[in-house]
Amino acid sequence: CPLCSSTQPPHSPALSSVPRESVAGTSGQAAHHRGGGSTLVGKRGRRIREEQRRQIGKRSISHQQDPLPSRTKAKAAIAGVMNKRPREDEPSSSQKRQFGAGGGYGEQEGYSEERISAQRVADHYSARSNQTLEERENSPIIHLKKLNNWIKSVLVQLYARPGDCVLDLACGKGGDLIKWDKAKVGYYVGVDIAEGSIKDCMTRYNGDSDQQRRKKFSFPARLICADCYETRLDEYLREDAPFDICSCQFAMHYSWSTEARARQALANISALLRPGGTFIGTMPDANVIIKRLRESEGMEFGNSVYCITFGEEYTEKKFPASRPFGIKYKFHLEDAVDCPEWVVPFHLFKLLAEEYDLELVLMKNFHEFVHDYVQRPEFADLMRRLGPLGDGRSGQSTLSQDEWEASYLYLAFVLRKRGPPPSQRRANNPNRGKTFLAEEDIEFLSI
Ligand SMILES: C[S@@+](CC[C@H](N)C(=O)[O-])C[C@H]1O[C@@H](n2cnc3c(N)ncnc32)[C@H](O)[C@@H]1O
Repeated sequence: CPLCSSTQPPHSPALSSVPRESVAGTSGQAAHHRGGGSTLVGKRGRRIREEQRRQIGKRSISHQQDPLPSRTKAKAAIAGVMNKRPREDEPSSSQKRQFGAGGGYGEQEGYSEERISAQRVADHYSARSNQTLEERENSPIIHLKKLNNWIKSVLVQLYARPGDCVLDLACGKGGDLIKWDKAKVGYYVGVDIAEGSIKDCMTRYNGDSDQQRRKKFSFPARLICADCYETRLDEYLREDAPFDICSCQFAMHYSWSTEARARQALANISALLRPGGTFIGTMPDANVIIKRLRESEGMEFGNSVYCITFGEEYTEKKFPASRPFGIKYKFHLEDAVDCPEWVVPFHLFKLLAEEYDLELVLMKNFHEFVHDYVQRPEFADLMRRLGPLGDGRSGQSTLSQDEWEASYLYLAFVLRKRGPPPSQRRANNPNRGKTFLAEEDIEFLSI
């Protein structure tokens, strides 16, 4: 993942210190926006992709079902705003100006603005090639990437159990495969919208990526290229379900462009998790983002490693509770991200999740998360080995103030699927997944 460094942790002897102060304001100059590279952009790109999918047509299915559940509980609590069917095709003209026409997607007729944005996100991530070890170590946000990895590792260690079936939504390049392996999970299904990333994930799983040179993973796997927030994964993965744990790291916010997408995401997760199963994730902290926006003079804020820009439709910096979806901003993180993202008001995420029988267990901003879990000896030791805070030796580089501020933009959450866990674990199906994946094994789901 561009936000995380997924190398094997080097061993480092001592933990220097955990920054404790919360961020009092932004510092430094806003970073320059890099032009995000993209592959297969526009009509020609779409034709090529569609052709590729036709060739693998046997494995493709098409889904257009209504993601809204029949149940309506908790809807009143969400002040009625989530009762309405979402508007699929009504982007504001200023949104179009900022992210559509300028990005070269405005001419894709017949595609909703949300679909175009999702493709733009996919193209952005697909275009990011795997970095070499040296490139990664030279990244201006290397310590932030390592901190992100530590946070994900803690979540996996806290909630995964040996033998678990894992559903990794928006798995990216498979940056968490090693974490799942260390947790001794029994089966892994990774899904991502970005074809380039899922292929890199396959390479990493097979153990042939040059930076990896490690033993093969002990669990069988299956990889799927699909939009997790549009596709009925519950139907497609019916035979693999139920999963014990679902993970969606640094990606849930890409579902929040419309209510329908947010609901489809949660419907998939809920339907695929077993009762008592766990959903772990990380995503931007809307409270921090909106606070920072209001503190800034213009529509942009950031520091030397990140920059967030809101469009002119939000000049008043007001975000009515009646429109909690589709609040788009442009996120630039040096050497990592350059694409549209969506604000996820966490209290609404929690309420919507409850409609899908997913109950909140934990939510912590990354600063609080680090502060709380680094107190535990096993995680302090992991922090030393992963090295985000340096190794305690003087002269060693460590997380910069700007990286620490950028980490304040995120939160970690844990939800649990309601219901008593089954008394017995389901027997492992030896036919599930493969222990070596060829490109033909990657499954493509069209919408
Ligand atoms: C910041 S990366 C995180 C990757 C991975 N979860 C990790 O932590 O290493 C965000 C990922 O979300 C994926 N993504 C974004 N929108 C998606 C969607 N609608 N369906 C599936 N994957 C999506 C991107 O392709 C990208 O791989």
